[in-house]
Amino acid sequence: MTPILQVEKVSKSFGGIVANSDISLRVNEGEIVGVIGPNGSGKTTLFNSIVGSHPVDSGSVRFEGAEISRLRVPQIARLGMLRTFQQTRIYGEMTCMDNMLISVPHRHESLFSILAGFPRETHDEAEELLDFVGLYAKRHLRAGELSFGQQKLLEFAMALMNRPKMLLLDEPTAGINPTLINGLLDRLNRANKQLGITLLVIEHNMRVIMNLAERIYCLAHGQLLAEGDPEAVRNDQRVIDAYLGGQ
Ligand SMILES: Nc1ncnc2c1ncn2[C@@H]1O[C@H](COP(=O)(O)OP(=O)(O)OP(=O)(O)O)[C@@H](O)[C@H]1O
Repeated sequence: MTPILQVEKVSKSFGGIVANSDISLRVNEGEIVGVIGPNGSGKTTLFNSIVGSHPVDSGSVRFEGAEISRLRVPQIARLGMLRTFQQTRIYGEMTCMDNMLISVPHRHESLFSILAGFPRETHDEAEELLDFVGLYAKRHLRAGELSFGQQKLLEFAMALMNRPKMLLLDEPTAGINPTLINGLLDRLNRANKQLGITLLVIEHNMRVIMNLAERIYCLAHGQLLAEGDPEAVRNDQRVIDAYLGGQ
């Protein structure tokens, strides 16, 4: 198994708050790995450290073997790793298609190429990916008119426009109704199996993460508490205690 992401002893504090302390994890190419933990356990901070939203205090982050802990978000995105957010980041006044087209800035860097408009292949790719997430029929609607769950699917499709090798998804199913959750899970699995995208997923919905992930890391109080397959993590007494203690 070839590692695509290796996090070693990463720490990050905000003032006196230790959000991450000596966290190590590894994701292999083609895997779907989950990150769970009670509120405030440091999951989002870890994602931000991995994708370059803020510098880490110490430790190493390697993507495809290369050290990336000193790179920032756009550089890491160009290498093929990006994240989505708990709250969707779409432009509600723009159509779904336009949201898709503007989500690949690094592929159209020159002013000339922007003025010349987006190439036909980018339009085609946007339509294909909207079809992939089941939003093709809504491609000319304003994104703000979509339901929250559909907006999450749009955001997922927008991330796919960057042709990532790896995606970090922060609570992809939060706020989505159960019917759409199944649709989203199906898309995540297909992105993994058909498009070959490695996934690291923060998720509070235990049913979802236990079904989706091959391996799960559990954080508590900024530290790595447990790691293993879903069955092992679900039955780990430390994990059970962390959740009960956090309620
Ligand atoms: N920018 C920041 N400034 C100050 N403190 C922060 C900042 N970001 C996170 N924290 C603190 O770091 C700790 C970990 O927060 P983080 O958001 O990473 O946890 P989480 O596991 O993602 O939580 P949740 O499940 O509620 O989203 C918390 O105590 C939080 O208040």
